[in-house]
Amino acid sequence: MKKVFFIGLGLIGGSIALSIKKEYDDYEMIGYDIQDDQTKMAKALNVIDEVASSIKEGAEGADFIILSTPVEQTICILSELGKIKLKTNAIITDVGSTKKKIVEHAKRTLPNHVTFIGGHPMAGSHKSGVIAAKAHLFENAFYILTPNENESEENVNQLKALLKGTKAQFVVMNPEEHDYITGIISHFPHIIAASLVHQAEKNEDHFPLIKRMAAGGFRDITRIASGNPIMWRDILLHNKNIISKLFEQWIEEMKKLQKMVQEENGHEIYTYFHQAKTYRDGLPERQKGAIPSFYDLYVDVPDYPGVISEITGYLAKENISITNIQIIEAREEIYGVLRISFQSEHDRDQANQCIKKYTNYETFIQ
Ligand SMILES: NC(=O)c1ccc[n+]([C@@H]2O[C@H](COP(=O)([O-])OP(=O)(O)OC[C@H]3O[C@@H](n4cnc5c(N)ncnc54)[C@H](O)[C@@H]3O)[C@@H](O)[C@H]2O)c1
Ligand SMILES: O=C(O)C(=O)C[C@]1(C(=O)O)C=C[C@@H](O)C=C1
Repeated sequence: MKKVFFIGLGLIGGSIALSIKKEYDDYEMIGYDIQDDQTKMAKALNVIDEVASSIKEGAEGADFIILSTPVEQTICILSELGKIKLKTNAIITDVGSTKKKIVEHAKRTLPNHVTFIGGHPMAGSHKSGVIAAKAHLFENAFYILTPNENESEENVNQLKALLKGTKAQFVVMNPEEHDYITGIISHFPHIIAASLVHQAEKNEDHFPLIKRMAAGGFRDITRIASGNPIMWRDILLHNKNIISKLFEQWIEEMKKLQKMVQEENGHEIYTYFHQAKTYRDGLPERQKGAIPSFYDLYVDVPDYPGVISEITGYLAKENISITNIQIIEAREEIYGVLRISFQSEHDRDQANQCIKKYTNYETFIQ
């Protein structure tokens, strides 16, 4: 029986554990977390089979070790693993959002009789903790692997086989390329999201209604500002050099935009937004790829208690399952808009017909 040891039982570690358990019900899943409540919750939710009282206890004899902690903690844990008697040919991986520093540290600290392959599932959430973990979190997402250049294909394939239950698409790249790409599409956007929230907060004294009036656009672009501050602190510190370059690019971009607006250059402003729309609309949102493929239906509902259970009741009646439901525009005194997400276009279309059948609520497909 294969023994898999998870260090860090949060959103990502828990989701990977659930996907492995779904694929291999005979694997022994051991977990360790510095937060006892996370460990207890992981055991209670059957995310893991057994709890290790220490990293040493869990790591000795493990065939696979998955580090699912904030990236600076991953560095510390690699140092600790380097001092432990690990099973020959054990495969160790991490899930960190940065790769270069982690891969380099693993090379320096781990013994030659084990294999380290950097990993990074390119999906997640602004939520944290094992309570938010889902087995299908990574479905259709890219899962980046950064094996050393001389790593055997057999070891890479063994890790891919272990992670098969994630249903992600594996992509092998070098750590430097990974850190640049993720710097652009993940790390820097998180900086912008947080800065927009700070901008709103700074202006609240003059405009107290700011918080209540924050609607779909602001909420959408700042969702990721609700991410885990420890995680994002570590990511920025690990990817400092690339993020510093992106800051320079961003400052130049903002100066260019500021000039357009100050000069009231309508043509350039229009072109700027038009080109952005074209690029954004071209993202592979509906196929397999970086953004999990889910399908949204928007329902304009009256804002009264029980309207959500009314809608979900109709969908349940017709056995239509949903993956997520959110109120995205709670407009004062008038109506709210439900955004209901589905795993497939078929489910969404079925739901659309169902809601039209039982209600007169207006529905929209974006
Ligand atoms: N959240 C995302 O969307 C996302 C996506 C892909 C990758 N990641 C990466 O995954 C990693 C984990 O992120 P998460 O979202 O699961 O965070 P999380 O906060 O949900 O879980 C992290 C867990 O690690 C535990 N932990 C911290 N230090 C530890 C230590 N020294 N020993 C044992 N456990 C320790 C914490 O108690 C926590 O339970 C991070 O490196 C992050 O960059 C996150
Ligand atoms: O979906 C989110 O909220 C995320 O922030 C996930 C997200 C990202 O898209 O930036 C965050 C960090 C990861 O390393 C990978 C994915």
